[in-house]
Amino acid sequence: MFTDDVWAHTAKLLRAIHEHPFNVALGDGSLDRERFAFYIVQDARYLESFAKALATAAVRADDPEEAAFWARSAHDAIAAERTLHEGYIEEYGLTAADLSGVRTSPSALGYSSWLQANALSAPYPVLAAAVLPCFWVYQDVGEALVSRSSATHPYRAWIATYADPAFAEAVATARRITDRLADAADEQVRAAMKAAFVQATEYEWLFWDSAWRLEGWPTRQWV
Ligand SMILES: Cc1ncc(C[n+]2csc(CCO)c2C)c(N)n1
Repeated sequence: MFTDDVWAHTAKLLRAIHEHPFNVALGDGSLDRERFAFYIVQDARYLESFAKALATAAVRADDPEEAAFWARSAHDAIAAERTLHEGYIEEYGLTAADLSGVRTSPSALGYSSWLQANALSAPYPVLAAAVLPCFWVYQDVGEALVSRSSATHPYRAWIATYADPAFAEAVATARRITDRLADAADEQVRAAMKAAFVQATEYEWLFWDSAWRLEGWPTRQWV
């Protein structure tokens, strides 16, 4: 199956994601609030773009079941964004003025823009492959983190959202859709699907890494 193959192909990268200092610190609860808050703000921005990419997939799907799945996922991404805003952002005491003062990081902007470009101009099967790591990598990381985190863990509520059984079901559906599309695709489209899956997984690593580095814009000093 296509998704088994690309998952195996990204095994080293996935290990690097699991072992990234951000995720290690998130797992043992030692992650500092500044990095977690930075991550949450960037993720809230990312989720807005991701929801639009999913909504576009719903428009472009040639099968009504698939359209319904993407539309539901777009809704869920917006709901996740709201939860972040109402929950963690409030908990961290961030005001609307604080939030508007945080610039979207180069990596978060890169990932979001790349997804939107795929949504608008890549073949539909390539779009499915581009959004799959977002579902799958998170569920994989979430499951590993939950098994390591205690009930009193400071970030447990966040981790739990990604280890939810309903979320595992969404991963299975996204994989089924991508496999069906890969089966029907020609060699060229399949190669583009694989490249998109790998690129998105690289962006997933970069997203955590940029939060760890509190990545800003070095050019800010001149504007
Ligand atoms: C950078 C980044 N990548 C993936 C997710 C996970 N995620 C967000 S919405 C959604 C699907 C619909 O609920 C998934 C899997 C995230 N939060 N941030």
